[in-house]
Amino acid sequence: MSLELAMTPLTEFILLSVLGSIFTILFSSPWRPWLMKRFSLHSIPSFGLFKGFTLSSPVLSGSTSNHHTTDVISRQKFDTIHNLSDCHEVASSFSNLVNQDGAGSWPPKSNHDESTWPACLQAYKEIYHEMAPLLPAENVSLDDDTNERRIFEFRSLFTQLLSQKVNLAEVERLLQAADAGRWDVFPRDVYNGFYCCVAWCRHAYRWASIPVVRLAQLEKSIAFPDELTVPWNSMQMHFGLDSESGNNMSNLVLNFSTSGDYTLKINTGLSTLIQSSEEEFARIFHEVEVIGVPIYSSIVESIVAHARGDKVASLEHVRDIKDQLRPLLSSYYDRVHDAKIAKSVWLSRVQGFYAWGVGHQNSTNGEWEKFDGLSGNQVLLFQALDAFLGLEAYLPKLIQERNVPRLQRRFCEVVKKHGFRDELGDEGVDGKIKREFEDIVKRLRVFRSAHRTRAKVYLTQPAPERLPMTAGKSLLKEDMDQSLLFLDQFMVGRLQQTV
Ligand code: HEM
Repeated sequence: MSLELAMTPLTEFILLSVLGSIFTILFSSPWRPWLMKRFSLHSIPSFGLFKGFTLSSPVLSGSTSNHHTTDVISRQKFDTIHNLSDCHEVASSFSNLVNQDGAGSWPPKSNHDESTWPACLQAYKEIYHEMAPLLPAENVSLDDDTNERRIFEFRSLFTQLLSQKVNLAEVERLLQAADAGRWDVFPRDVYNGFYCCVAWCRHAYRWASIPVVRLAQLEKSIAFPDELTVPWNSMQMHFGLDSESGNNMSNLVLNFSTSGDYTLKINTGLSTLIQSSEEEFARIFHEVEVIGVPIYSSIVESIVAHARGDKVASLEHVRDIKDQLRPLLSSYYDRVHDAKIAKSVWLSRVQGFYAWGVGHQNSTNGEWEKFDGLSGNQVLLFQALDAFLGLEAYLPKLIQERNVPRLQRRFCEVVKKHGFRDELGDEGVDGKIKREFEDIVKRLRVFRSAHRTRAKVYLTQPAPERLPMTAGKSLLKEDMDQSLLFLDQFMVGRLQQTV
């Protein structure tokens, strides 16, 4: 019989009391800092004793619905960083990111409960509910005329609903209030939820049919209804971005409610296999940011400790980053395989929605600007780690400015500026820190080579309805073999730079 079953209420009460006393004594002893650190990194075996209590351990797999468990650890980390804000710009930069874009939390709080939204924004959510079931096609057609009709009908209905239901003047007033810092009338968590909702609407309008079809891929530009352009431009300006397309933040990270639920969907009404593949994929991007909090915090703390000349503390923090990298990368390793994200559905049913591939003529220089969609290369965690290791950014500046929010870019710049890896000697504590850095590099290299192999498997699945395309690099070469060679250059190149 398991320990959990054998536990009577009385023994449970006694054990909890004894454990509670031990914890209280230990936590009020000089061991407190050590304990806080240990228990924030490893889950405590509960034997069913802590049902209903909050443990401060990161979510390692499964759903982030038990994300409340991370709140305690995150709160402690945010407080630590916030307290360091006055003494180091790397701390103030992370604090700003959390307080502003994150609405006081990380991953950012995203309020998807439209009943709490200002009335004029609720119309967008209503439209989402009407349009979402019409987006996926159970049986995709290879016939251009059929697809053209389908796309036309979807966009016409979308446009009609937007003009009937949205009071754009009111929406604009609200956005202006936010620009003026009136977060009391437009709370930041609602702003984030709304940003995600508009991003979903734009991607749905752009493709009008999932699976994405050849005809839509060949479009060069699209005239979006004002109701989807005006708020988008305003919010993009707020986040310091200038792409027509959504990004990793708007479409993936913010697509999880404050209770960890995956919210706006691509494949409403289709099979469980399709829907769960879609959700598992999206969940990685949210979870990486959940588990990333202790890593960001250790990056900041190690830099601050180094600046103070406290090498031993710096070593501890760099070691923590290495240790935390394993559960974080598990979020990827445990999901990016056929059992969780079905190869047979990902390319056609999931990836296409996140692509973009249309643009406009730049009014200043007259050149044609085409925007790409989402890619894992926009994930903050990898950019921050690269910066900490002293590697050049993977994404060129122009692409960052399109897809990586300003405060995230700023954090990475400051991490790079104060990174100290190249100042380390070979001996003593310096040598130990150096070896921890090397271990971080090794783990990243393993991730990058695994990613190269796994990405290829997913990208080579048959999708006769479309041309070769990735979400992050838009239309590729004529055939898949050439396209893969092209993509492989990025992946191999990054692997070689990861030293
Ligand atoms: C099956 C799903 C995926 C496929 C097919 C895929 C494919 C690719 C491709 C082709 C590239 C290189 C081109 C580019 O920069 O866009 C890339 C880059 C990248 N991807 Fe993915 N990706 C997938 C999922 C993910 C996930 C879940 C993550 C992490 C959360 C991720 C993280 C990255 C990163 C960080 C880069 C930049 C290069 C690097 O740092 O090594 N990808 N991906």
